[in-house]
Amino acid sequence: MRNLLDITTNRAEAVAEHLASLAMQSLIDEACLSPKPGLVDSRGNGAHQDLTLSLMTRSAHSLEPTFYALALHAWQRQADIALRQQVGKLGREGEQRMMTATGGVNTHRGAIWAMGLLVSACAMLAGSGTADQIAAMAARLAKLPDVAAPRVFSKGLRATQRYRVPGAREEAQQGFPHIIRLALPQLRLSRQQGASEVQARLDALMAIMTSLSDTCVLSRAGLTGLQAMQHGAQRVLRAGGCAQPNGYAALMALDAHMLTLNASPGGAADLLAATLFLDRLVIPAERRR
Ligand SMILES: CC(C)(COP(=O)(O)OP(=O)(O)OC[C@H]1O[C@@H](n2cnc3c(N)ncnc32)[C@H](O[C@H]2O[C@H](COP(=O)(O)OP(=O)(O)OP(=O)(O)O)[C@@H](O)[C@H]2O)[C@@H]1O)[C@@H](O)C(=O)NCCC(=O)NCCS
Ligand SMILES: Nc1ncnc2[nH]cnc12
Repeated sequence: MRNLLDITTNRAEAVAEHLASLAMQSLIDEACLSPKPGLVDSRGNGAHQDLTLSLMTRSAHSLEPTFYALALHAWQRQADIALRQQVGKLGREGEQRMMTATGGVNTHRGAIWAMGLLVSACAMLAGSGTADQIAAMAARLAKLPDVAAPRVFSKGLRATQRYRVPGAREEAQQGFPHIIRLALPQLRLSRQQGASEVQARLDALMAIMTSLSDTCVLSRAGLTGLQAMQHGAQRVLRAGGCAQPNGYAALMALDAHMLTLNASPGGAADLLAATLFLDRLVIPAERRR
């Protein structure tokens, strides 16, 4: 007869496998979703010179073991400094895996951060919990200090200081407001209003882009680029979203504008992938079209 420890271990492993697979698939779905303004999608490389869809897909596959390890280590743990350090270490190892898989190209640094925290939070809650509870748990983890983290003056840090805006760190510490308050509600509203799954996902991306201070856009195109992104996305949603002819025309106009500015909302793309992950956790496949 199997003992309780075996049963618990098996359950932790099964849930970790499930979470890692969902996280990887969500990264792939985000990368393939088209047409996305300025971003890599199934049409091409967007504003990027060094990124391709096959590189994004390879990167997503390389990260599945990282998400699995994060879920297993975080299983039914409390948010404390020891777990924060472990998650930080596994996240940095994930960044190394990504770099090895892509030959040194940064494809998913922000996604490892957001998705890694959400996968960990979900495992801390033993694979249950609503999207709000998972995001709140991820925020608790993100607020804890990681003393082992190397001091890096990253592009993101430079942009947040220069423009005095929140970046990826703050988005997580605040409980992912762009996912919980904007993207998930928009995804569900667009589905309810009859949009196709692709159109609903594009609308969710627009909802994020209406207000995110995306440090990728700021680094590449400054405040002009950020305003173009936010106002363009607002125009798409104001026109009724991507399912409406005027909304779709506004999306294509935004794509053209982002390309002329060399702007790419990589942070918004990461948050869309995390939105799809949370959506999948709480909505079974048969209820999605
Ligand atoms: C906390 C960290 C995320 C580090 O953050 P920081 O801001 O200091 O560092 P960056 O290296 O700039 O990474 C931030 C990435 O987060 C995405 N992002 C941007 N804005 C936001 C936002 N407002 N909210 C949420 N997420 C945001 C974005 O990632 C995507 O863009 C990347 C590609 O763009 P870019 O950096 O410009 O690419 P480059 O190739 O360098 O330049 P170009 O040539 O293209 O111009 C791509 O990775 C997308 O994913 C930002 O880049 C975190 O990384 C950290 O501290 N990690 C340590 C490990 C840890 O503790 N992990 C725990 C969880 S596993
Ligand atoms: N589709 C995409 N294109 C460019 N950068 C990204 N970062 C995350 N997803 C991305």
